[in-house]
Amino acid sequence: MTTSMRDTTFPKGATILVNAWAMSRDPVNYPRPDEFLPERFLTSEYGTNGETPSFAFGFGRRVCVGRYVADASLWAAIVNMLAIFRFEPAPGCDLGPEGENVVWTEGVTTHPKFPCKITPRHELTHERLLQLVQMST
Ligand code: HEM
Repeated sequence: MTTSMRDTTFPKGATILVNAWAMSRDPVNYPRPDEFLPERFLTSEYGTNGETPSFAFGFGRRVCVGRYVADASLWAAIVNMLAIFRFEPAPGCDLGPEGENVVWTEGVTTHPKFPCKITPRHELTHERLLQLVQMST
């Protein structure tokens, strides 16, 4: 008996987990997937190629309704933080030349965990700094 996707039934309340980890490491779409190469999303020094890894927001009927808000908010927050602050490992924290000493949290989503030093990029008064941070949120 052949079974197509259309014939497939799932038990009521079944949970389907998408393997976004594997999708984000598909070497066809992302050559050298384990390397931190943000320039893979750039077309020129100041332009992005417009690609958003949409699989992070789910699929089909259950796709995230907040995806455009989320994407735009994260973009605004991250570019503003990077413009205002310098982020670096705290003194004495050795992440290794390729980041091999980085400890990652475990769970459905993961993030690197290390002591971080955050300093303003420019000489700013406390008031101006707060103003800039408020403008970015
Ligand atoms: C980076 C941020 C976000 C990520 C990664 C994300 C991811 C997702 C994913 C994967 C789903 C599908 C879950 C499933 O398959 O059942 C989902 C659903 C949903 N998301 Fe988001 N989301 C984000 C932000 C937001 C925001 C900001 C809002 C609201 C403003 C939002 C509202 C929703 C709602 C209401 C659903 C349920 C849609 C439905 O089942 O009809 N999400 N999200």
